[in-house]
Amino acid sequence: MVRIIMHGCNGKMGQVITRMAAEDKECEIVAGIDTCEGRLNGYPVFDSLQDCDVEADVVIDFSNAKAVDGLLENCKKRRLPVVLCTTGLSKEQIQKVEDTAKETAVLKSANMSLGINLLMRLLQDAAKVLSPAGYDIEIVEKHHNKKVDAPSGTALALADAINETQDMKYAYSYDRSQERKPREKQEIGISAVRGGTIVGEHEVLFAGEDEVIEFKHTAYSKAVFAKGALEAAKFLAGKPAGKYDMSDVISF
Ligand SMILES: NC(=O)C1=CN([C@@H]2O[C@H](COP(=O)(O)OP(=O)(O)OC[C@H]3O[C@@H](n4cnc5c(N)ncnc54)[C@H](O)[C@@H]3O)[C@@H](O)[C@H]2O)C=CC1
Ligand SMILES: O=C(O)C1=N[C@H](C(=O)O)C[C@H](O)C1
Repeated sequence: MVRIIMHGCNGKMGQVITRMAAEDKECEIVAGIDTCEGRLNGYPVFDSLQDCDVEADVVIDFSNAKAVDGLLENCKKRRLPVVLCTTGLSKEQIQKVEDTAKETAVLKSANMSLGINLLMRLLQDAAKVLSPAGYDIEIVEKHHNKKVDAPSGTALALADAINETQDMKYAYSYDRSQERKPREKQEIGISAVRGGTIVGEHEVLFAGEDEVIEFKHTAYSKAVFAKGALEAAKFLAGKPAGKYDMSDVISF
């Protein structure tokens, strides 16, 4: 039985994972961490990981970028593996992830769904053909009106996956409103839409002369992310220090 600490347990993702973990015979949430109260979770909830004295095998994190520094410091100190799903991290925080991974196992992924992780591979294949042929690449992502970071971590990860196949030649363009010139060849445009309860949509366009190839992923419920997070936690428990991602968990 894998013992999990749910960091951000009272948030939207924390609550979906709490429900799904209760039905899962291979894992158990033994404690939660959240700064806001008001949920009946069936496990003890602490204000911070530092205050939590419950023994566990792994932490799942869906919280807030501001909470990630303290989380990483504590996981490093306790050699506690962590599945890091929070998006909107700064460059400094991404460096902190690298440092933490020298001391404990860290699996960082902006999107825990099978579909997006498969899409990353498909995009790399497409980019190898379409980028040298001069196709313009644009990404459009849509999310609910409560999301605080833009563009989404997934949109950036999709752009990075493409860019890795092209020696990182693309710069990312988030806003053309101040420009009066045609788009650059070596850029990936990334646009963010926010509204209502959209769970998560990512569309990638390769636009060429007289043809457009479109790839699209739509998440219809947060359960696709929760399922991936629980699989990742089971995978990461007991693993040696190092940096992991969803490609280590999913076998295509
Ligand atoms: N990697 C993935 O597949 C996915 C990532 N996300 C990301 O996960 C994060 C959380 O998403 P939601 O659950 O929708 O947000 P949410 O706002 O509903 O939940 C976040 C929770 O974290 C808590 N929190 C804030 N500061 C904290 C602290 N210092 N310590 C502990 N808990 C703290 C909040 O009180 C809240 O309950 C976001 O960054 C989002 O982009 C969301 C869905 C999928
Ligand atoms: O905030 C969300 O909801 C989501 N965030 C992640 C991201 O920023 O990519 C993943 C998913 O799309 C939902």
